[in-house]
Amino acid sequence: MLNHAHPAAQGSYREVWDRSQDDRAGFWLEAAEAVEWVVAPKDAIEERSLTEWRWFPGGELNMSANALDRHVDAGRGDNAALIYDSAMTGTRASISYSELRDRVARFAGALRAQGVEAGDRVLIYLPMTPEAVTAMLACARIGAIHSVVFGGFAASELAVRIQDAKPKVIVTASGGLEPNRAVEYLPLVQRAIEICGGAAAGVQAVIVRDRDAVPGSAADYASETSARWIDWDDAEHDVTPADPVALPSDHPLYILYTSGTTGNPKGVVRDTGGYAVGLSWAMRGIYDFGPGDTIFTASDVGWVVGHSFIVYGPLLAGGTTVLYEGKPVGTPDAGAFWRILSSYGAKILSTAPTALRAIKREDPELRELTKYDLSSLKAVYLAGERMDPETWHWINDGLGVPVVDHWWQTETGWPICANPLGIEQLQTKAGSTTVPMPGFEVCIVDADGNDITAPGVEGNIAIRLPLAPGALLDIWGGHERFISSYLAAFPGYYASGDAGHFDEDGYLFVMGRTDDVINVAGHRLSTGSLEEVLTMHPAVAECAVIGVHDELKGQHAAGFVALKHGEQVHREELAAELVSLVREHVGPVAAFRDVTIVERLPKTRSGKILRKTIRQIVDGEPYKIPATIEDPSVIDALIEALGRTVHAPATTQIQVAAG
Ligand SMILES: CCC(=O)SCCNC(=O)CCNC(=O)[C@H](O)C(C)(C)COP(=O)(O)OP(=O)(O)OC[C@H]1O[C@@H](n2cnc3c(N)ncnc32)[C@H](O)[C@@H]1OP(=O)(O)O
Repeated sequence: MLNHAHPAAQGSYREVWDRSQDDRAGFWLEAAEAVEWVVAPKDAIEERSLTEWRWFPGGELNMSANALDRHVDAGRGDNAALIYDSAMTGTRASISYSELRDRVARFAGALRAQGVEAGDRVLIYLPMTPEAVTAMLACARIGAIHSVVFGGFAASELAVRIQDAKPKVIVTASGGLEPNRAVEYLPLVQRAIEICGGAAAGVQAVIVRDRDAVPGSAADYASETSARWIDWDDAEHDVTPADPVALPSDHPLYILYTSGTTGNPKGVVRDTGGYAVGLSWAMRGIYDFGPGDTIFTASDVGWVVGHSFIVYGPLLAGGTTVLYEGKPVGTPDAGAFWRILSSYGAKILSTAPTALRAIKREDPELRELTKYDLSSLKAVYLAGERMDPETWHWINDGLGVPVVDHWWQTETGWPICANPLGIEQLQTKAGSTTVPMPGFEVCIVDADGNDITAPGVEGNIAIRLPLAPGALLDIWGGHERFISSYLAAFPGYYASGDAGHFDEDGYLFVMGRTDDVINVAGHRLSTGSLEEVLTMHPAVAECAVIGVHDELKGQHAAGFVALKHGEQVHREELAAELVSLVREHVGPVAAFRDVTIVERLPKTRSGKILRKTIRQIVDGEPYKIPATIEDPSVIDALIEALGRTVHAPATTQIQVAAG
């Protein structure tokens, strides 16, 4: 018997799926009943063209009211909305729905006092503290569009996002805490504003939460003229708490940047109504989650997993969400996740495979697990990267609860394929993300966009348009970019960028990317951006960055550099300088370490670098040298050079002048 009835999640998976296909509008209008509307929508979807659609036209709602006020009004104000657990500072706090609503209303008032209005952008650059959730929901309350930036990015990545989103206000903190070091955010914010041209960046105010554990405060930047730097408490002083405003269903709730193959990251635009409905359905249909339940999503609010399953999803559903500042291992040990699950009686753990591999490496026998009572845990959900079957078996056997590997993307906002435990538990197959969820008609298409879906047939994974409610509607600042990035390759479909196949039971197996995007520890990175950084080094003539297999992180980036004619370098020094450049321009999260100096890069006669061949060689896979290769001897030289690859230590010490 399932805990949480939902209008559009009744019956078997097959029945629910068929209903969503046979009567799409009826299905989603019924699902929309789980959301509180100021003006209820009469229609489910308005299809303006093949590339443009809007969910719930005419509907009006407020996300913060749905996530907070609704539950307070229903008498659940004393229930815990947010549990904050910091392994870094030892802080543990439980914040009720009433308290969180009051904090959000107050901070929304503070944003208003700084001139923020509906439609204005607010950039949030905060560590994993309750202020991040407060700031996101405060924006939603007044219709400001938030853009959360992950703390592991460098100032230049922050600058790119400021340039694109043009925020009126930045909300930040003195810094974040990583094992053995404090990451000071304020110099990064100041540098990012400078890169954007100071006052020309258009940032009017920087609101700073002063954390005792990290040096720096707004007062240190009092002489800055490009923006007002204000302490969080001062910003809230004497403000009028803001009530939620009614917003059209397609009002952008947030922009979230994600790496593409080339150029700047793409700002995925999420709507309000479609997302509220899609996520509410997912919380019930996939996670079987509702009031009284607790979820621990071990991710970061800077990623879509954090947006959907730390913040919006659990709160829309009226449950309790755990915000954890710490790592799976080392803070202090490999029992950190089990401690949290047991302390707060969590029903669900949601995390990335890398986190489990880190625990497995430290504690393969799961000895730490025996110290905790995990009787409330009902399921584990994995996303962010491919789950290797060995780790899946290890955790599945170790925990004795269903471990659901589900597939989705920043763009889709919620799972495309999953085992929908809230409807029925389907048989699990290691290596598969199970079956498509309502709204996502997944197909396999060939290079020309022909539907070749059939058991065992490998190809590009595409989703028939329109996408489910809550999936992206646009790229910030450019509908053309939305079309060229996602819709042009296979007309009538969204190109996921992943490749894979279905089996005879309709289970999807996602096998890897079809482009130059790599996934390092669940972080999506563009090899093109890393190459841009390596070529900034004055000694580097050209380079290739590829994603190679990594036992822990799934993949890591390996750099192959050819030097300018006559350059004499010390291999270790060059590697250290390149690592330093990547940390400075992309951030530590790129985890870039491996540098191989080559005489020349293997290329086709038309000049295309043979990245796939390089990757196969590095990963020890069988490879075939393409007939179009310019000079086959380059391959032998590359193999020889691999014996001299430098695995540089992470360092921030060495400064290199960019050439
Ligand atoms: C389904 C849709 C999606 O795909 S959304 C994206 C889902 N992805 C995720 O949730 C990410 C999952 N990964 C993780 O949470 C982490 O990688 C885990 C597994 C916890 C491991 O963390 P960690 O040990 O720090 O390794 P890492 O590779 O992430 O970090 C590399 C270097 O970056 C640093 N870093 C990390 N986070 C921050 C941060 N917030 N602020 C500043 N720095 C950060 C780390 O300290 C590490 O630095 P260093 O190289 O050791 O000096």
